[in-house]
Amino acid sequence: MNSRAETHVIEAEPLTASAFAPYGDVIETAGHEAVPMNQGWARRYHDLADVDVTDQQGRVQISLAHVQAEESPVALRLLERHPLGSQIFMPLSGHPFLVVVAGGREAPPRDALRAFVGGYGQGVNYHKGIWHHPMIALEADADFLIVDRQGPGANCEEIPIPDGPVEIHRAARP
Ligand SMILES: NC(=O)N[C@@H](O)C(=O)O
Ligand code: NI
Repeated sequence: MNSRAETHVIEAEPLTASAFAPYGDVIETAGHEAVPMNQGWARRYHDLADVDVTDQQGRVQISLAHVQAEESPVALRLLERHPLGSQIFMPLSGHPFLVVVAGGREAPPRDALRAFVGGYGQGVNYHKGIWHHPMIALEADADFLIVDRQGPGANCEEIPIPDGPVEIHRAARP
């Protein structure tokens, strides 16, 4: 009798706006019209993410995080969500990163988890209440800009990985 649940393996998918739409926004220039600014010396890509942080007198907070790199396959540790606000992770380096998410209000079954590999120039905005794994840097330690909520109330719920161990595999790059 195998008393330990088998490891559930998830293949990471490329991060695209359409695939990630049920969980949040992808911050990137692809697919967006640029508008000229600064007398034509720059181009601006407007309004790329829904920053939703004002519930219960919340306000936006800007942070930086240094995240240690992890090797694939990545063993997941926990899930968390922020019921009072959205959360942006925008890499400040060019290295890939891994986001793991699940929809739904209750603790998701582990086969509802999805993993996405973000590339150069991409970031993510988790919508309010979306289950996610803490940010995972791939290939090299990386710095991220974080835009999320500061304010009263409990805004971080954590749960163990449901139903047993989960590993994220990153397909070999083409
Ligand atoms: N706690 C924190 O700032 N980060 C987490 O919420 C995370 O999603 O990595
Ligand atoms: Ni978070």
